[in-house]
Amino acid sequence: MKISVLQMTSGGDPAANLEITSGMMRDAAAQGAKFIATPEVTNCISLNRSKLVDVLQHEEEDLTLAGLRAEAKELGVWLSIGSIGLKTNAADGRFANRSFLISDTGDIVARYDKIHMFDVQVNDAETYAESKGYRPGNEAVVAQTPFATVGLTICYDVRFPHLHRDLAKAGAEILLVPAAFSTVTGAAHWETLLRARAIETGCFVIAAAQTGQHSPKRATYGHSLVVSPWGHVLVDAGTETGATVIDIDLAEVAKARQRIPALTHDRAYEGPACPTKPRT
Ligand SMILES: O=C(O)CNC(=O)[C@H](CS)NC(=O)CCC(=O)C(=O)O
Repeated sequence: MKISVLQMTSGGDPAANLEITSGMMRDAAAQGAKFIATPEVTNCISLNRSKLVDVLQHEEEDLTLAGLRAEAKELGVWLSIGSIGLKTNAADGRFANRSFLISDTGDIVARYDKIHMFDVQVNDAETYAESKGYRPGNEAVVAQTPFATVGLTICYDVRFPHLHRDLAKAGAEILLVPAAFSTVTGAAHWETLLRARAIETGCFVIAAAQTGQHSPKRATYGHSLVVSPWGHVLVDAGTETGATVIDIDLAEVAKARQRIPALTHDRAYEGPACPTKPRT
């Protein structure tokens, strides 16, 4: 089955980002892709909160969601919208960083709100405080497609192996890891984290990424990857924008798990408390 990861440099204007995303979807579909994945915050990357208040919309009115649903239907492809920044009705005014799985008829099959917030000082010059702007979700999500069961995650979630293990145990054969990784942590950790999640779970990992310079102060790592359940990097999109199409064989999931059945080898043990579920 042919799938595609779209790599983009989203800016602060959702309408412009939508046009670029739609064009890449048409390109991917023309190359035969039946499942297309977009990165985290496909609709808008802006460090400026007051700007986000101006441009982000509620899910019901969101132009990116409506436009990409229409595009998926038109092209007859399944679509993972890695995430869209959305307004919510939360009293604290925080946004949602929400991923959507869209069917080839344009219907919303699943939603997932990013659980783990990137509240991290990357180095002296670069600090992120995602939870100031975004309200974390607290529900893990797997969803059914005609070709595979998929587990939804977003970016920083990739550093929490228990979430991926839970998704795989719940039936996921594909883990979606849309991202906007920082350039510093991307170079140090990105590929290793994705390969580890694939190997541990025996899942394909499909990771569409933001890339390049979004604004004077914001850059992302790129390197959208598709990793096989055995841990091979099947494709690395480098740092350019565009659609990368690759054929994957979902039978590899069962083969990898047969060779290394670690997913079914858990043993109970006693000892220091080991949180396996998100803590507040
Ligand atoms: O704020 C936005 O515009 C969109 N959201 C993001 O870019 C998020 C939160 S700042 N980025 C990450 O999670 C990077 C994780 C990462 O780089 C790591 O785990 O090392």
